[in-house]
This record gives sequence, C-alpha cells and structure tokens, in this order.
Amino acid sequence: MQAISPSSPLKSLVPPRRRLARVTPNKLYVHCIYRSDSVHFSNGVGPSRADWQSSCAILASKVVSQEQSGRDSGGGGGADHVAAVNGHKTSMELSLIPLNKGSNDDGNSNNNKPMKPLTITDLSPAPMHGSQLRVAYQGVPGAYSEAAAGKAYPNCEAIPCDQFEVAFQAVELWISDRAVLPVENSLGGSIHRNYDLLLRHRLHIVGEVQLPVHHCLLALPGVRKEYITRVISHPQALAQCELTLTKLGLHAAREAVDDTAGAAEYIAANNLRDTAAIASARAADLYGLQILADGIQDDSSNVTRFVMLAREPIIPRTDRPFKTSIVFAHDKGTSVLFKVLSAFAFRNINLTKIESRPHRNRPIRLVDDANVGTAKHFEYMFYVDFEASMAEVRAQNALAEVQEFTSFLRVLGSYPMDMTPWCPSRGD
Ligand SMILES: O=C(O)C(=O)C[C@]1(C(=O)O)C=C[C@@H](O)C=C1
Repeated sequence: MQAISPSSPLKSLVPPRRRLARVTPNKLYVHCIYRSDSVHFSNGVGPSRADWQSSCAILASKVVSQEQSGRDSGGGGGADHVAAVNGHKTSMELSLIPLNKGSNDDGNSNNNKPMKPLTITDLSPAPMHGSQLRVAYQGVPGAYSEAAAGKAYPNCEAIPCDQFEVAFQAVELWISDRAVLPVENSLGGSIHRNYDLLLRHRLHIVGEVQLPVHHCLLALPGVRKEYITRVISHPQALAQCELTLTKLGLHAAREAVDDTAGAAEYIAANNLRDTAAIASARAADLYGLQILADGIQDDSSNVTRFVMLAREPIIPRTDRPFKTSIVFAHDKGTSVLFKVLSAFAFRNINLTKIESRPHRNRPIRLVDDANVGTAKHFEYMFYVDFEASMAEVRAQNALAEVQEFTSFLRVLGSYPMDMTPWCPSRGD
C-alpha cells in the first residue's frame, strides 16, 4: 500500500449545503441492488411492498430460476422460496444478460447469442486514473484506518482525510474509489458518527475488515513516563486504554484529538516533552517517537471493524458468506421491533448487530391515551447487520416483510464477510 504525504490530509471538499443529502421523513428508500442510484418510493397509500418487490425483481428472477431448477431436481425449498418470486414467476423475461444483436469481429452474425454474463468486476469498476485503487480514510499516515485500508486493498493508494465526512466526499467526488470507515470497536462500542454519516450519504457498503488494534504509548525520545502530564489521542483509543493508563500510574489529563497518528505527529511537530500519544508502532516510526509502553489496550483482543464504501454496490453472491446491512425506522403499531426481528428469526437468518440512533427528522412520537394523557417516545433509526446475501431468497423475503412494519428502509450494502482467521497481533 502506498500512502500519500502525511502533511496534507484532504479537508472539506464542498460547501456544506451541497455536502448533506437529507433523508426525507416518511419516505421509503429501498436500494435496488442492480442500480447505481436508489429507488425512492412514496410511503403513502398505494405502492409499498409491491414497489420494493419490483425493485428486487431482477435479482429475484435470477435467484428464483436457480431455486426452481434446484426444486425440480428434488433440491428442497419451501414457502419462502415461492413467495420470493414477487409475482414475477416468468423469471426469464427479466434476465439481466442482454442478447447481442450485432456481428462479431469476424463479421459473422451472432444474433441471439448471449453475451458474456456480467461479473462482479463489471459492476465494481476499476479506477479510471490508473491501476491503483485510491482509498480515503480519516486520519494521517500511521492511523489504524490507514492499516485497515491496506488490509482491505493491499496495493491501494491510501488518501488521508481530516474528517470522516471528507472521506465520504472524496468518494462522491471521484477523488477516491473507496472509503474505509471504522464502525465499531470491541472495547469502545459503536462509532455513532459514522452510522449517522452512512445514512446522510448515498454510498454503498462493499466490504468489511476487522483489524486487531494494538496501542502504544508514545513520547519524544528521552522523555520518561514521570514527565507526562497529558495523554492525547482519538477518543476511541483513549477509551480503549482507560484502565491501563491508570495502572501505569499515569495521572495525566486525557485530551481527545482527531486521530491516533495525528496525536503522534502533533507531539513531534511541537516538540512536546510533557505529552504522550496513544497510537500505533508505525506512527512512532513515522514521527520519530519512542514507545514508552507497548500493548496498552485494556484487552489484548481489541479489534475494530471497518466497512468499505463505494459509489456503486457490488453484486451480492451466494458462493461465500455475505453480510447485509440495513437501516430502518419503524412505522406505527405495536411490537414493531419484535415483528421486524422475527422476520429474520423465522428464516434462520442470524443478526450480528443492532444499533439505534435518534431519528433526527422526527425525534418524538406522541402516543395518546385518554386515561393517562400523552406519552412521548423517542423515535429511532435502527441499523441491523444480518448474515445473508441479498442474492438469497430468504433475505429478500425477510426484507419484504420488514418493509411492512417500517416507514423507511434502506439496504446499506450486501458484502462479503471478513473471514480472515482471528489472531490478535500488532495492529499496525
Ligand atoms: O485514529 C485512528 O487511528 C483511527 O483510525 C480511528 C479509530 C476509530 O475511530 O476507532 C480506529 C481504530 C481504533 O479503534 C481507534 C481509532
């Protein structure tokens, strides 16, 4: 992986008004896997389930034809599979593979010969500016996000950005091909800011990586622990090392900065002899700091999960384990969350994560009760990750059912799960 200059992370790229893609309340957004844009349906009277179904029809038709042949040959299947047809039982009419009406290079007519089927690479286009994939991340070189970019795309050009939002913009404005974004850590929990940004922007999750995070306490050469009055780092890193810092006998003030490596760079640039940074060993190398303490995370199996974002979704597959991430807001009614979750449980779809965030556009729901007055509930956006590919009929049916109980539903992405063996190690 090649990193670009430490001193110049990308800064905000467009005026704020253009930056924000607002989510309209009470609208149903469902992402159609085969399109670059999102399908946008009104959630008023009329189209609801049927709309979502037709947006998935192309996908369903392919899967159903496979399912059908499996069943015909005694391959099993059930009610779930049949329902997935979404009224498009004649699946072939929706085939994605166009017929080539022209001639081939020899001048021979090849009418009605199917062209080569589309592959993942067709829909996940290679960069236009050369062979190297450009991957935006928040922070400066030496940040864990840069390491995650390298794990996800080993030969990429990593592009530092000063904020998470800038990493999104870098992809949207074609400065970068992908963004890598931390979403949760085993000690610190969810990175809420990024959940909110996933909703505000229209990028697609195309992959995930889990990165063991191994923190070091860094200071200028010659500085001893006793001189340290301040420890600076990313808030997540400070939280991940809270207990160990105390155990080390450091009674220093904690101060949050934008990223771990940026903290190291700041100490070096300002020759701060009373300040230490929590960052990676690679950051120590890059900025000429010494390691005062190694492996200071409160748990040795500290791990951060990152997602990769792109302008286009990838085609979901069934030949390897996939995960799908969705976000929804529930509709009126009782036991809605229970009903939504059971749509997955009934189909044996494992949920790996559920997260709720305030519904910014509609923060409060009023529930009138003649006897006791008006109850005010908070409204939420629910983010759910589940272990299935959107190419699976059971996943399509689960979402069709979820849609009945939700006022808003969007598929953030269906992507291969990170299946690399788990080995807590130096995460730098
Ligand atoms: O500051 C960095 O080095 C980052 O890449 C950010 C970040 C985060 O946001 O969680 C990434 C991984 C670690 O959990 C700590 C910090």
